[in-house]
Amino acid sequence: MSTINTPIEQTWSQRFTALKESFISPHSGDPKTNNLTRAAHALPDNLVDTIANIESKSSLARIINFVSEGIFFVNARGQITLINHIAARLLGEPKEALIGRELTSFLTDQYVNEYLHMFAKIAVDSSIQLNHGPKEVALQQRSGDLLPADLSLSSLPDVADTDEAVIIGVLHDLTAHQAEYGKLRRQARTDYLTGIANRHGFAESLEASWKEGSREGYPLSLLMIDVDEFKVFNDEHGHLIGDKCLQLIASTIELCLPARDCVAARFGGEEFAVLLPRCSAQVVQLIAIRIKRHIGELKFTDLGLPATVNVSVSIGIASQRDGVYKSSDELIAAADGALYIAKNSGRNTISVA
Ligand SMILES: Nc1nc2c(ncn2[C@@H]2O[C@H](COP(=O)(O)OP(=O)(O)OP(=O)(O)O)[C@@H](O)[C@H]2O)c(=O)[nH]1
Repeated sequence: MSTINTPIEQTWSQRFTALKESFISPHSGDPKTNNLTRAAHALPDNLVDTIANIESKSSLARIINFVSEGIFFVNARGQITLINHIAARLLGEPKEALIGRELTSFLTDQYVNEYLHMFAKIAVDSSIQLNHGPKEVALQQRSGDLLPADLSLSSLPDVADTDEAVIIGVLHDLTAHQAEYGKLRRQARTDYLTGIANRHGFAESLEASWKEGSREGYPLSLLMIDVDEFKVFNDEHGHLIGDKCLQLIASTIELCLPARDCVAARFGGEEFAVLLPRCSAQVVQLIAIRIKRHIGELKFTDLGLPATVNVSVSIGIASQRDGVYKSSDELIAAADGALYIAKNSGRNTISVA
């Protein structure tokens, strides 16, 4: 053996000696172990560090494979030095293929610069203590799939026998979380009874259309639709049949919409709202006439009611043109005012603001 000089080399040497001792155990009759023993004796001195490094890495690799999150190590250049099978699965390639690869090559463009900058700083100054994230990122897999994940990176300053920074990374798959979030978001925008947008969903769509319409200068119209004498309908046929009636009215309104960017919503109780972007005032009136007619023609015989039972609606229309309304709230108020006039004109009628 050559002379051991530095504390780091002593550490490697001690580990290697312990490794050798375990190979030379007199109790071992295992031919595989004896082969290892012979191999250990035959190793040249300059491989001591390499072997110790491999040995310590392989125990670490075993440990991180027990962890149920994606775990990996990167050096100061952001290259992967060790990775568990969960992180490898999230990056979409076998573990072996990932060693030496740059973490940033798995990030989508919007995140690359931030992480490149971070690694560049650490490469210059290894005393920097990194404690970054968890941050939501999109992982770009080789298959082209994008995977949402939380990524955390933290420096491990004193645990490794090296001057170079060692950074541990944790990846947490957000796919299920995002699917659940999307479902909750849809639920929050949807009316439970009718399945069309609720008031919250309508407000979001109206705000988006208002901004876009103001920017691009296209017309934007609103219909406020209220079922006439619905209290009487409920009183005569019961609340459950009333619910079914509201469902039929909602689907009838939806069927009358001319384009995908039109939105029908239940504004509250027996009141509905319709958002009609890019439609001329003439088209909007034709749509209102069609909605009123189709609702008036609804039959409830499937619900056990006589064919003579029907419902009617009153409709108020307001359209944004030449900047006459200063906000979407003013547009709603105008459509509401027109609806009020329609009601006061005897119901089953349409009024334009
Ligand atoms: N079945 C059912 N009824 C509802 C629901 N929401 C509101 N209503 C009923 O809708 C009725 C609304 O009554 P009013 O506000 O007096 O209006 P209206 O009877 O339709 O009379 P006008 O609007 O003046 O024509 C009430 O009886 C409410 O109970 C619902 O989700 N299901």
